[in-house]
Amino acid sequence: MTVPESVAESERPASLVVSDVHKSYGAASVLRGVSFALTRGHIHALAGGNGSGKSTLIKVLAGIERADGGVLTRPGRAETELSGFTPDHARAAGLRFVHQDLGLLPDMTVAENVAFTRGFPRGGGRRIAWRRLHETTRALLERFEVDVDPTAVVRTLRPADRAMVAIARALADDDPDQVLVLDEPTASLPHHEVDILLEGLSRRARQGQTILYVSHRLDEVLSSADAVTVLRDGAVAATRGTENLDKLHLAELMAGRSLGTLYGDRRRPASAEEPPSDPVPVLEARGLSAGRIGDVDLEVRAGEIVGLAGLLGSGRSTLLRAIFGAVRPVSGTVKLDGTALTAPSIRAAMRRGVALVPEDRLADALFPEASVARNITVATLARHVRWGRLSRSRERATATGAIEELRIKTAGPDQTVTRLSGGNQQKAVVARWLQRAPRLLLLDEPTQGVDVMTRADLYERVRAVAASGTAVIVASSDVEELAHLCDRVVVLRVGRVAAELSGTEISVRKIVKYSYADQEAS
Ligand SMILES: Nc1ncnc2c1ncn2[C@@H]1O[C@H](COP(=O)(O)OP(=O)(O)OP(=O)(O)O)[C@@H](O)[C@H]1O
Repeated sequence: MTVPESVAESERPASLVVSDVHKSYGAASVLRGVSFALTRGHIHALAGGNGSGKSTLIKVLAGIERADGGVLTRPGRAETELSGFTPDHARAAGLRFVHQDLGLLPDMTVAENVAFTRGFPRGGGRRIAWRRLHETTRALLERFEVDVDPTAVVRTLRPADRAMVAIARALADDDPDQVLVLDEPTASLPHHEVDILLEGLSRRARQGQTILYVSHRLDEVLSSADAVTVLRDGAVAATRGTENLDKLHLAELMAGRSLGTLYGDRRRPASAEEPPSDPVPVLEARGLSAGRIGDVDLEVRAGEIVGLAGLLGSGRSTLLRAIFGAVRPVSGTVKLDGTALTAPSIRAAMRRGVALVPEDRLADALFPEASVARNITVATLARHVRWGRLSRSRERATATGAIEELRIKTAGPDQTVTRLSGGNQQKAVVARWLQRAPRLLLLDEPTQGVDVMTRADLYERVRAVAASGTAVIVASSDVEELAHLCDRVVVLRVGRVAAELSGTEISVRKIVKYSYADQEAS
């Protein structure tokens, strides 16, 4: 086996070599001669901007998408042409995949989840041998140092443990030389859970496990991976060891240009010191209780960007949904521009100029059959009507502007939106509401899955919308994002306001501290 010199990042033996992968969809060339090598016992990250080809490459390696060309080589095994690669070939090559959704059945026990892929042990009369199943599952979990009871229901586990159960299950068979492929395993994990999972992965790697790991989180790539391959426009832009790489440099490799800073200009300079002077807040919530939130007071004025911070389960999304009328409050009032919403409902909120970009945008907000342009303009169609008819050229012009502003990677405004990569679909939905500049804009995790280079563009647009008089609330698990974007940050803990920081008080350290502990206790 020959390892191309440019792709070998270590003196250690290669565990897997991928050479010259090509893939096109019609005229669009999505993978253009991608080659890289994984080193045994190393964590190797795959990074790249939205639409750079990461998911397509992973799908090719899983045998789900057929490549047009390319070869996969593993020591001691037959070389395989990727153009004929199937899921069975991937399995025979020792590749084991854990996707972002983990593929676990949440209402089943850990042992049952393991048995669903490995088979249920049978005793006399073909009855399931539960005790044996629990014993083998316990042994498997111990081997992976996962401190979880086999009879625990998956839904009750902490997120990092759920991910480790999925990983243990993926690696449960006896193939001694597996390569674990993880597709954004930390995307939906809160901060502290990410650390636990990454520590688990590092432990596995020290024991000799080879890991390929796709991530948008550059901090994680730098802290846990040994090497990173950066894809740009379907080609390898660089493969580097991580020891001498910093976040900005990595982002610049992804962007292929100098970025200067990762977050754009910090908050609007004057706003931190001078709160907007409008006497009546756009939003005034008093004593709001709904679902997991209790007795929340929140005011947001025109032009303000207020962040909602807090751990998973702290009530951030519930609060946004309660303001939007999607969750009925059990008590409290919501006033918009000084007038109470008497019968809260989504319709009533929308009529008063409230817009919500939900967390699960792709399920809740995308029009999958429609074009990129229509997905961007659907909330502002009236603006594109001329002489009583929808002007397609106007619609296309608006969409083209948004595509350029947010660097949405698409063949053009007429492309079907589902042909875009996940991150670019998200940008299209966010662009829709930024076009509209509503009275009150509620953004739930606006940059999840969006690459680090486009974030600065998105922040700039949010700032511009706020500057035009919109009140903005941003719920985010990315505390750096909140610290850079917001005029004020409200930290929720177990459904209640634990702290409120404004202007120069806002810092990553404080947001994290108050997310965990009482303001008084600190
Ligand atoms: N079925 C398809 N038809 C046409 N183009 C497609 C299709 N599927 C993907 N593409 C294109 O392939 C390119 C790579 O997409 P891919 O999903 O691999 O990117 P990615 O790096 O995973 O992006 P993200 O970070 O946004 O998830 C994109 O430009 C996308 O538009």
